[in-house]
Amino acid sequence: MALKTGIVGLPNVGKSTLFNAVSTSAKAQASNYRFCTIDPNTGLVDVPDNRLYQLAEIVKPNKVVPTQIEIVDIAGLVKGASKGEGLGNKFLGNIREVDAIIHVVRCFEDENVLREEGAINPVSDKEIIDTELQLKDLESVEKKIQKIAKQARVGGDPLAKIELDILERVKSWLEQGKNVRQLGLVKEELPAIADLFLLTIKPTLYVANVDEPSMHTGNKYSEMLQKVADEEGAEMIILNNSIEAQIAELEDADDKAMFMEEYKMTEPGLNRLLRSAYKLLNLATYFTAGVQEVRAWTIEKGWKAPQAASVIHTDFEKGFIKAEVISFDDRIKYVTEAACKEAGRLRIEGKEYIVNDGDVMHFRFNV
Ligand SMILES: Nc1ncnc2c1ncn2[C@@H]1O[C@H](COP(=O)(O)OP(=O)(O)OP(=O)(O)O)[C@@H](O)[C@H]1O
Ligand SMILES: [Mg+2]
Repeated sequence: MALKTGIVGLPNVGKSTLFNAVSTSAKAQASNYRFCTIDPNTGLVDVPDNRLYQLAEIVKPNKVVPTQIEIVDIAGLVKGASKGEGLGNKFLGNIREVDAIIHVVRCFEDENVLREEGAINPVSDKEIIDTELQLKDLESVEKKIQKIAKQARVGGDPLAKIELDILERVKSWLEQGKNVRQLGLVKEELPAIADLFLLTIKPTLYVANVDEPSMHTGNKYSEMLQKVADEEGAEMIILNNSIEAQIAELEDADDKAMFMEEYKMTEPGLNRLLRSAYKLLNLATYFTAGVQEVRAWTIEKGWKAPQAASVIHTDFEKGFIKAEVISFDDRIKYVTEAACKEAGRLRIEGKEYIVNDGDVMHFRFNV
């Protein structure tokens, strides 16, 4: 199942423009992306990865299959969303379902694009959204505290007490206007809040949507946003969503290349976005490379070989015996699998092997 990222932000900041850029680009240039619309606001898009095409060049398979992530265009949130303002509950519900957030922030001036929040200010814009998400999280946490507090009292349940402590910490953190992802909860503490599906714990990537003159350099607004992103340890990328959408609309590859040259772009900014989203989700890619197909598969960093095999088929995990592994660099360097083997570059790994990003894998299994 593809991992899901949601595009979040205030109204009219360029979220749908970005979503359309991704989806149109995908439709227009089949060789580069595929995009499949699930509903008007959701789609699956390929993760651009040159390694896949490098592998295809030497293997010459019938089919090349990139790995994909799901992107959701969520409607704009307004102040008061956590209290149901502007269909807030519905949209916050949409955010609850995603694995990661792409937060688009307006960093362009344009009198023609309506704005209700006064002068352009990416920092306060971001804060409005953060606050709504935090308030919603606070509501969830407080509800659980009420429930647990009773358990901790009545039965004197020591586990409930530990959970209560964690929840109280999360609560006071949120009350300080901070996002739970910055609290630095350790793995053992996470089960206490896992059932709450908190919004502000989700990894977040900021998109500074700038005007055309600033698309390579950024501007004073994106600098303001960068500063707060840095404070959070979050990543921010500079994009001009309009230009991205225009590139996407060009169907002819030469037109596209010319347009990008005019704007001194070496690749669509969307590639950067998708790569960053992938990184944000803490994902890694391994490849399978046969004459039938060369394919990229998504796993989480740190997964062991049997779990990695399960994304191909659950039987692969159950019946896992061993994996033949060649690193991407070796696979390219020695060109054929036989040559890799001869050079001692084909490793046989067992159940405990932690798959590396770029590994070219062949699983042996029993069914
Ligand atoms: N970088 C940019 N420079 C100038 N105009 C832009 C830029 N990005 C988007 N726009 C324009 O801003 C307007 C709003 O964009 P869009 O519809 O994508 O916003 P949205 O965030 O999806 O809004 P909503 O929350 O209402 O769905 C559009 O007219 C779009 O063309
Ligand atoms: Mg929109």
